[in-house]
Amino acid sequence: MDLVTPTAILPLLLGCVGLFSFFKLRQRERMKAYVQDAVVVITGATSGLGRECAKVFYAAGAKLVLCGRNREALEELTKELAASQATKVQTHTPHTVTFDLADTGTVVAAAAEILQRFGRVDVLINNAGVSYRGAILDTALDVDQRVMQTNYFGPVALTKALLPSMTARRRGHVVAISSVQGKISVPFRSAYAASKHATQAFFDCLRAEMEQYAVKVTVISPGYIHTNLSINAVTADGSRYGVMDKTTAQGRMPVEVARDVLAAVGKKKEDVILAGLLPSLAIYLRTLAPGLFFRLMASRARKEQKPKHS
Ligand SMILES: NC(=O)C1=CN([C@@H]2O[C@H](COP(=O)(O)OP(=O)(O)OC[C@H]3O[C@@H](n4cnc5c(N)ncnc54)[C@H](OP(=O)(O)O)[C@@H]3O)[C@@H](O)[C@H]2O)C=CC1
Ligand SMILES: CCCCCCCCCCCCCCCC(=O)OCC(=O)COP(=O)(O)O
Repeated sequence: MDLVTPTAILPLLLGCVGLFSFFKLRQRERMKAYVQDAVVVITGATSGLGRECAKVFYAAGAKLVLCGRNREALEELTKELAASQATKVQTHTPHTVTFDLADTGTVVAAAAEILQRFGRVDVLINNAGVSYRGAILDTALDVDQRVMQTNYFGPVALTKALLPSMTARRRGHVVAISSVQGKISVPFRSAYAASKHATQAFFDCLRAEMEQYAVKVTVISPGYIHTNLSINAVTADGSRYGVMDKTTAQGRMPVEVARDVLAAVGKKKEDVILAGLLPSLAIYLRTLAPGLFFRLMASRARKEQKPKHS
């Protein structure tokens, strides 16, 4: 005897589709409500991914605090946002704050200024960062320290300064923009990969410790994005690299990545890898067959190594 007759399948199928659409719609509404009127702090808003995050969160109705080192660039972005009319929701004029992540004193002062003005931070997006190119043998220790200060200690200082206000409210969301290089290390990126591994570790601990305070933590690990990251990278002697690498130029458009960041925040995701097949496979390879991964990286290093160290 047939348990499900063909005539029964159609309503069943329609019911499933309807239920799926209903849950999708409800999720979208919840995501919208989560960001709308939320105080969202974005570091590194003057360029690349941070700038695009500013645009998508602005269009989603967030009360933005745009952070950067360059006041003019922040003001220009504020004007650009005000001129854009690409949204149906109520938008808010962003507030700008300038500080250098390498200067802990200014980071802490900025956090105090933000809390004084808004009384709260709903979402902190630790996006600002600097990359590095160089061989460990050539690199001055102060270059390693500079990269760690900007990519790790700066975001840690800002997060710590804002955290008590989140735990007191039992509400808040901290986002760390890490990198695929927070999961795997590739040659000639020692300082950068180390800073991103440290970021992953710190924010994983934070997630566990914050669960009891209902404060969410999201770590996002993108692959290559078409931004100024390689141009702005610091080299072994501390100078600016100044080159748009092919890998960066061929990376994803920052606006697409920014949309993924918004979705990850809205869905309160814990750990997100935004990368293509090869980097994703490389992450699994590092865990499942580390010896093979290390040999691949050593071969890559040999091929890229400058002759003076051969
Ligand atoms: N592009 C890529 O391929 C990838 C990028 N990422 C990550 O995305 C994030 C954004 O980088 P991206 O947009 O690509 O690069 P950009 O170089 O375009 O932007 C970096 C931003 O960080 C800011 N910044 C750098 N140093 C400091 C500092 N000391 N104090 C305050 N702000 C600072 C810059 O400000 P200023 O204008 O003042 O220099 C700028 O706004 C970084 O954390 C990066 O590691 C992750 C994976 C891939
Ligand atoms: C089972 C088969 C597995 C095959 C694995 C092959 C290994 C291939 C290695 C791939 C390495 C990917 C590195 C990706 C690095 C990346 O996406 O970094 C993002 C950044 O942060 C970019 O910063 P950068 O300054 O380096 O441009």
